[in-house]
Amino acid sequence: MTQPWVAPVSASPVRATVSIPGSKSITNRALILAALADSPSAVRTPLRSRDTNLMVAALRSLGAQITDEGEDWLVTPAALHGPADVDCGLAGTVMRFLPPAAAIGQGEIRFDGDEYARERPMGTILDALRGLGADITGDRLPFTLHGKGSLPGGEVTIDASASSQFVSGLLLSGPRYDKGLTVRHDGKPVPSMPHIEMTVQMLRAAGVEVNDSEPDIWQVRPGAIQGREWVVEPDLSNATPFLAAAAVTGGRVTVTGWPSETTQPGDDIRGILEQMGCTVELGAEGLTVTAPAELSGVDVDLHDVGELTPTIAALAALARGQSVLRGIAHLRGHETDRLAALAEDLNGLGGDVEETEDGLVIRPKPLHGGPWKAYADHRMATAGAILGLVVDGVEVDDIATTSKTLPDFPGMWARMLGGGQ
Ligand SMILES: O=C(O)C1=C[C@@H](OP(=O)(O)O)[C@@H](O)[C@H](O)C1
Ligand SMILES: C=C(OP(=O)(O)O)C(=O)O
Repeated sequence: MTQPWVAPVSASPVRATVSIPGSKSITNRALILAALADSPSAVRTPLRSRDTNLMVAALRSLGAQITDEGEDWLVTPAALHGPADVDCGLAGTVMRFLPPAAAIGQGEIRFDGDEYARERPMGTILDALRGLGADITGDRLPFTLHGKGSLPGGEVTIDASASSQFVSGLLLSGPRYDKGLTVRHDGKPVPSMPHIEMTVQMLRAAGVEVNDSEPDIWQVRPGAIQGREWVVEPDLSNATPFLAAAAVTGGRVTVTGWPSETTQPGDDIRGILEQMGCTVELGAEGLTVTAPAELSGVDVDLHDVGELTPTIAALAALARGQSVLRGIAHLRGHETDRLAALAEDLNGLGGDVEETEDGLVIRPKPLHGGPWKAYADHRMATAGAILGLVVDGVEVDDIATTSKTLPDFPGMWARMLGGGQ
């Protein structure tokens, strides 16, 4: 067992300017679209991390040519084929986006992933693919796809209330199905809707005709996906622990390159930090967050932006007054059961956190140091780092798990504490 990472305490208010690597969600969408396109593509300023490296490795093993050009990736599409073994790691975007693409491939393609990945919900998308003509053995990881070189496609009704990635995954490959694709959602509201908008916007940017005019119905016409240049925005969800560092230490942090318009749900952190009392300014240098004298608790529905929950829970535990985080029952199927993990870890440090049916109630209490379990979840690990800025002796058991989406998080955190980039 490796030594825990003792989160550094900030002796003074954090004042720093930070640059954040590219968006995981945009990078992995761009890679899928590029591999299915009618001509080569460039993916500029991509995220290079475990989740995106797994996507690159998987697409290469299926026949796509992906080469490095400096930090960028150049993708030359090819007819996808097996036999191949795909390692999904713990990446939702790999396990839900790749099978729909591999379904137009030829041959046997086996999928597996980390131990906990085998528990993440997959049945919905595998059943949908079967309904569209695919031959798949298994209902969760590991499973095997027996590719026939094409997929009839057509209409499918799914319950996407457990993850928006079921819809995004199908839509990204839908134009390459013989009849195109119509996805209807039937069930409780779909979470993380901005991520579906991201999918639709990127499909349209690649020349695909998408009809999303009716709620819960998405249609993509069959046809070519155009090769193009993708320029990846900084990952705004990954930016949130750094902005939180300003908020909890009475400091001021600027994240460079914050887009003025985006489909990334991480952009919602601006409004949430304002509700907690921060001053938030979006300008030419980026997004700057200045802390208030004291953070206020919040009552927020995070259904659309569930990814932000661990950061907001850490902020809420250090605020004045109770916070209620709602609309996030689906977080039980994320990298770990995030509601249980946050409640357990925060209560272990002396907090008062109650798990509800669809979220958390957090009542701030003085916290003390102690173990902080990451449960292989990058955002649990960064939540521990936020708390550790002001609580002495928070020991994150597995800081290396941040490499899922943020290579060298400990180095970035240390540089932030030193004020630099
Ligand atoms: O499509 C995407 O890139 C993502 C969609 C969301 O998944 P859920 O809808 O399962 O929450 C989000 O939480 C995840 O980090 C990335
Ligand atoms: C839910 C997340 O990841 P994944 O893409 O693995 O679903 C996340 O990054 O918060």
